[in-house]
Amino acid sequence: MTDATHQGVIPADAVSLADYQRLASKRLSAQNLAYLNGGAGSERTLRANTEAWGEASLWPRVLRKFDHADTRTTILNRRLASPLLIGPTAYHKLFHPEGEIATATAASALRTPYIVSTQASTSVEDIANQADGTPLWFQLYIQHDKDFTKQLIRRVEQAGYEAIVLTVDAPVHGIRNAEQRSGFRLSDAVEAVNLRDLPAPPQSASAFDPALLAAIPSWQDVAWLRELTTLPIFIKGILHPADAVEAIDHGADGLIVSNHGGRTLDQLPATRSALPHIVAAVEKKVPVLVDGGIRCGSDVLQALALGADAVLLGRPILHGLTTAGAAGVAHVLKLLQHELEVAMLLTGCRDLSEAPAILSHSSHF
Ligand SMILES: Cc1cc2nc3c(=O)[nH]c(=O)nc-3n(C[C@H](O)[C@H](O)[C@H](O)COP(=O)(O)O)c2cc1C
Ligand SMILES: CC(C)CC(=O)C(=O)O
Repeated sequence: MTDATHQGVIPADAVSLADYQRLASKRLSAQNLAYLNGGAGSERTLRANTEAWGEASLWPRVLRKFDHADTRTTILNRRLASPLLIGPTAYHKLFHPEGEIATATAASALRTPYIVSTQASTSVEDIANQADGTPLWFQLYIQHDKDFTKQLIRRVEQAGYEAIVLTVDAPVHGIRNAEQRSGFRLSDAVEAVNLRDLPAPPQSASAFDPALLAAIPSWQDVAWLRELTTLPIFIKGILHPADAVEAIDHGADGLIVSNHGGRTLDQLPATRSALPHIVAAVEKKVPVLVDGGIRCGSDVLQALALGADAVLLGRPILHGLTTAGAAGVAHVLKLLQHELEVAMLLTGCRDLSEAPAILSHSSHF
């Protein structure tokens, strides 16, 4: 459970995503905060994610005629008013008593697609009931028991989820020193309820027992999943261009460039650095999404300028949830949407197709 009262009131000094991070850190225990904000090792990749977006300059065009900044994007024929998605994060009840229900309420209020984690602390059906027709995608960690995984897919299909996001970058838990130092352990009151009936994994003395290693997902499992469902499949956790090509060859309908928010292996590239290589390798065959360190509207605009079709938000959603429940999540999304529109107006981008120009200037310059 959370460590503070949650009034659902937006604090007057919450005017940016950084404010929500600050406010959330006042409300959580040291353990839950380390789980939320922490990264792998000494957190070089975690820092690089945010810093890399800040390194580029945006080259503005002025005096353009605008009627509005058009933030619409299309992903697999689904028209979205904005390129913002709620990324998958586990255990929302650690951060607010209403957990994923509060997140789904905010998603629904703003019609923002929400990618629900396998490790959600609320059932996929209850989340779908709350989402009220807002696009829900299901993030899948393939489980060691394939029949169980199949039943989970059937449940989300039945509940109306529109896509599967297969996370492939965390076959083992990263070594998160901040989390270890804090002594984080999952509270007994918070559970991955959608995995409740999962049979116990093979017993082993070591995490690297061959039986466990054999259960780690591979390209064969991607092929298995492709056969299992007709829902679109996004592969999350692609950093290498060769894997991007292989994913498309295996039937992926979309890719998510991600280093898991710097939570797996320290020294992975910042996603801002990986994104252009993936975009080049994909040759517009499938949509490319990106996450990691996106904290303001100009970060979003820059990701779109580099060829992403949309971005996912991880920690900022949980900062909003911790601070003010559904209202906090909705406010985080609104702030970012407003910042994106201001960044577009101030760089002369009338719609997102004009974004690439902000990263280059003419040879006459
Ligand atoms: C507390 C927390 C839990 C997460 N849980 C999941 C998860 O269950 N599945 C998953 O694919 N990614 C998970 N992630 C990774 C996010 O989906 C995302 O890749 C990352 O947080 C993006 O970076 P950002 O937090 O800088 O926006 C988690 C991240 C955090 C911070
Ligand atoms: C329960 C974890 C596997 C969720 C996760 O992906 C994370 O904490 O980064």
